[in-house]
Amino acid sequence: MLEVKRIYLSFGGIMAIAGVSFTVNKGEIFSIIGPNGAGKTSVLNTISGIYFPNRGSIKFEGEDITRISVHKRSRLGLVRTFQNLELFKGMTVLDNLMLSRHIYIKYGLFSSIFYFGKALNEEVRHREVVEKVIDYLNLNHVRKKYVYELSYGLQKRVELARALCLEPKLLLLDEPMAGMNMEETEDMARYILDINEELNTTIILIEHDMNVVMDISHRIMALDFGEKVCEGTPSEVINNERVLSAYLGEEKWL
Ligand SMILES: Nc1ncnc2c1ncn2[C@@H]1O[C@H](COP(=O)(O)OP(=O)(O)OP(=O)(O)O)[C@@H](O)[C@H]1O
Repeated sequence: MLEVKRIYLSFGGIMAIAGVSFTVNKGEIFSIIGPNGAGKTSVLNTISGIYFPNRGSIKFEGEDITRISVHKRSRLGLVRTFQNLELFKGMTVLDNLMLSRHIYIKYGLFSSIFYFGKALNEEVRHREVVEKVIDYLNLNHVRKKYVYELSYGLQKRVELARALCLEPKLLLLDEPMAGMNMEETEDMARYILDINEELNTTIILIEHDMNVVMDISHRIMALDFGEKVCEGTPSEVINNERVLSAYLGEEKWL
């Protein structure tokens, strides 16, 4: 589904990604691990289109997407969540989700002003999708609440809902459990598994909670200093010498 070939990305003198290649298969939960500053978010940012790599290529379902916009990638079904929530906190949950659908609105200004025909049908469809997502992620009790009123764990779930409303084929999750307590973490892990298994959504996950990563990933890639250290099943990666020594050493991967 995704083919990343020898990508490089630098910021001034800092090489954030140094020749990383990997593929993600349809239906997988593929996790990226590594210490702080290893380049995980940078890799996610090149896949979602926030940054274009200096060199290398990225293909999604066979199509070269290396230099196309975030907006176009979303339309292809490639959607991400953010480590620091990208929600409008002064708006309700429902309004945030409806707004996230705006990229799918294809009708023009004229028809939207007069609000008939195609525009009306599309609005109905947006509403249907949003309602399904609200049900799926059990957000009904907070649909009319302002985002700032919600606990951090619930805000993270709304962020996940925002991404789901774009009906992703490939969902990129940037630290979905960050800042959560144990119960919230378990809930989020369950939702991620359900989205993967029931909605057939392929997932790329960045997460610092190694228990979760080991539990739910089909394959894992480990990065350090912008380079790939290893890639494989959870047991292959956890038994890799370089990963192991990093764990036993400074615990910097935890
Ligand atoms: N916008 C930027 N401007 C300058 N340097 C950046 C930028 N984004 C990332 N970097 C640098 O690139 C390197 C990789 O950062 P990145 O955020 O991708 O790592 P990470 O593995 O996601 O780290 P963390 O686990 O802390 O989120 C770091 O040295 C970081 O300081």
